[in-house]
Amino acid sequence: MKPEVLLYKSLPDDLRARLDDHFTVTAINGLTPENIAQHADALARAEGMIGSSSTVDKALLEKMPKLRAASTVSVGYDNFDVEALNQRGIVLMHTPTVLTETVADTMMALVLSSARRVVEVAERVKAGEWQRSIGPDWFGVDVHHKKMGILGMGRIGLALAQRAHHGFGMPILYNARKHHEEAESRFNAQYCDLDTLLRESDFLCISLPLTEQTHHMIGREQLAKMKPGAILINAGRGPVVDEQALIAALKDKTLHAAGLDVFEQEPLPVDSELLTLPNVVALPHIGSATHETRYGMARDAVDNLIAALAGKVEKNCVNPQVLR
Ligand SMILES: NC(=O)C1=CN([C@@H]2O[C@H](COP(=O)(O)OP(=O)(O)OC[C@H]3O[C@@H](n4cnc5c(N)ncnc54)[C@H](OP(=O)(O)O)[C@@H]3O)[C@@H](O)[C@H]2O)C=CC1
Ligand SMILES: O=CC(=O)O
Repeated sequence: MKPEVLLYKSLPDDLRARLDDHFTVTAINGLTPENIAQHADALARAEGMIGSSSTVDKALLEKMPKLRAASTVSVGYDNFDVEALNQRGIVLMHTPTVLTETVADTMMALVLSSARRVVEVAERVKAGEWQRSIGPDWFGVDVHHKKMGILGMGRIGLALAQRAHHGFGMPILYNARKHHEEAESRFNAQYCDLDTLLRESDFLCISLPLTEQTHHMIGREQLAKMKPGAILINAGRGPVVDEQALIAALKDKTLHAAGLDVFEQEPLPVDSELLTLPNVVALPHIGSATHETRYGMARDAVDNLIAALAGKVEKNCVNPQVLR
């Protein structure tokens, strides 16, 4: 008998067929309070689950007594209660690496569009405001050769450093929990403490995961320490930055601009004050959202679940200690 699996995200047809070859699949439209109740039997039978974004907490796990493996179509896993998974010996799989370069491209797009005001001036052209040669009120600020500060020098931070160093001649500063020899040798990146990073960076680029330690790591006090004229880019997770403090810093021009792919609440509420600020570029969490990369993530997530339920995990495991 094939193991039962709960699928709560749509997959490309070929990947869905691959999943069906290995498992008896119950597909549901996201994990919401309504369909959790509606599909209680499928949850109770599931040995595996695959999807993204939804919260997987203790309460949900209690409804899934047979669960052995969870596979998320993302690298971030802050929506999972990993401790609860560990206690039950449930393997958590994710999709690092396949999306790294695409997310770094998105971060560079945010750097360029917020510095050069790409979205704002393009909208002015569409509104018919380009009536004569433009003046300084349309100008942006340079990106090349400015100092890039990277907060979180992991896979994505490293790929961003490569673009900034080789493509734009930017000196790189960074902060992480440990030194990263590869960033230092390949991109001449300089490790520094958070205060130095804040004080010296022209662009503060955040590629941190959301954890208890990183929640609101950038708040009012940290924003006040930033270099005058600096631009903040966040593509890690929204709650790493205190959004109310960010709005205040953008309004009083402590910060020159912000480029944001992630928010404290997603989707960003339409009445968010961020959307009223001309110096904000707001994207709908598109870090990895290209056809190629989203396909690769879904493929890896399917393969991860197949490996996990077969007891053949070799990579992409968040909590390998439960395998021992
Ligand atoms: N916007 C989007 O669409 C996407 C967003 N993301 C987000 O980006 C995050 C990073 O991804 P990725 O680069 O692959 O992950 P990695 O695990 O490779 O890198 C994370 C980095 O954050 C650092 N870090 C973690 N905690 C702290 C802390 N308390 N203080 C300082 N540094 C810390 C790590 O430090 P150290 O190296 O010292 O351990 C590491 O350098 C994901 O977790 C996800 O939240 C990812 C993909 C797409
Ligand atoms: O935010 C996206 C991810 O893969 O994590």
